[in-house]
Amino acid sequence: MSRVELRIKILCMLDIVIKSALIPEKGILDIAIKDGRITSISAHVEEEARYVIKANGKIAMPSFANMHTHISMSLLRGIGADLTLMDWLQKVIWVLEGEFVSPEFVRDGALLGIAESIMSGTTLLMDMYFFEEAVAEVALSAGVRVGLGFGILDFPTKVASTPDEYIKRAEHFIKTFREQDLVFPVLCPHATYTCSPPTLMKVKELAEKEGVLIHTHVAETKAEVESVKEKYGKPPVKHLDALGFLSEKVLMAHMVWLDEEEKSIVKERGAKVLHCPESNLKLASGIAPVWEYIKMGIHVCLGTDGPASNDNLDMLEEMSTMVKLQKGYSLSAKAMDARTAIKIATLNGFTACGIKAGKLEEGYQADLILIDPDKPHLQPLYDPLVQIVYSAKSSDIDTVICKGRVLMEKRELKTVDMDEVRHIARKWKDRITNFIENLGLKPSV
Ligand SMILES: CSC[C@H]1O[C@@H](n2cnc3c(O)ncnc32)[C@H](O)[C@@H]1O
Ligand SMILES: [Zn+2]
Repeated sequence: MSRVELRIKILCMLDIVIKSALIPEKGILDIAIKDGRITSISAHVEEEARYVIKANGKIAMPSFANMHTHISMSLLRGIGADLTLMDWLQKVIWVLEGEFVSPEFVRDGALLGIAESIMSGTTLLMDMYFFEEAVAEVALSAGVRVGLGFGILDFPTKVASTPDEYIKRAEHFIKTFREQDLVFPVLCPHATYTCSPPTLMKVKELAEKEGVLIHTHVAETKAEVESVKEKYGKPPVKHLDALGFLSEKVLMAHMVWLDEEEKSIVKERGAKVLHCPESNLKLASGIAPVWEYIKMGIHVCLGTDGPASNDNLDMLEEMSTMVKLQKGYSLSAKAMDARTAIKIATLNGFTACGIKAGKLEEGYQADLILIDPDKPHLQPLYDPLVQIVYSAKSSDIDTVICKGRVLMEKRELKTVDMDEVRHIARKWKDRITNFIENLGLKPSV
């Protein structure tokens, strides 16, 4: 073979072939991956590949899209338990953020949170926080997709003093990260109770000018709804709609307390719901009626919320909680089946971000995981999709691939140094423990 022929052969080679994966409802098949995409799924891929993964009957499915989080809050995990949202934010979290949030905190928290996310099968995170350049840096080196937005508030923090200053930072962030491969900027006004109408409208204008998504918190607690009604004469969704804020580009986290008219408004405007059941339970906020939303045709995605209100980033667990809550809440065993739950946790998130991933089909992005079914709690394996939702644990996830890059194989992280992650967790535990002891907020160890 001449050198030219050899070069052509190498150029034409597949990047990865996954051999003998169990694809639910399709059977045992090979998956071919090139240039970040699935190029074929067939009984036997003949072409040569640079890298071969022998799946040996492991279950292949799309990776998860965690559509609402504050990833760097992993460093605050376990602090401030047993409080409702406003007490948790005002008495604990905002005090700690005021003391500790910095580019170093955000970067370190992102590394810890992204390690946990990869190990639990997530390849897309929609994040809202401060100093998001630091999250972008970690995400790019770890190889995960992130939608990132600087939180915008009306009150001053270490990051900015006025809403205009926050918006300027957010605009600069959009301009810096627009062309990045795995990172896409979004705009994040925190909520209707922390952003005035003029702030919200400036965000909306900027989002339209820059063509980016808006990601915000809406109708999380009954108390929030009452306070917004008192201030603006309308509950949060009606208030946003009256401002002309809502569109299909708006992603709204929580959406627990909506009246009937508000549900129809969300459907009409095409705004999307980011459901965070475990955080809503832990903060005693309530249960969002997402099965009803889905039946109305509202686009529902799933998120964990920050790891300090959940207290993990485990999307398998979140999915299982979501399904059981909807059945229990509606007193109907037919409410939300396992297949719909998986679609909400995977495809719906990617679609909301305009990413063609979330399905194992030719032409889709190669964002996928392999689950090891050779565990007592997954045997006998009759219906993989049902058993993924009701029986699987994130420690069963063996392999994670994002955009055709292997991020974990045989549970070994390929892009994140776990020793560094452990060191980071210890370093921040020491720093934060001193501070919370003085505040009388010591977690019960
Ligand atoms: C402005 S950056 C994000 C801001 O949101 C805070 N936060 C974390 N979890 C929640 C939640 O469930 N509802 C409202 N706000 C939340 C976080 O601590 C940051 O300050
Ligand atoms: Zn949140």
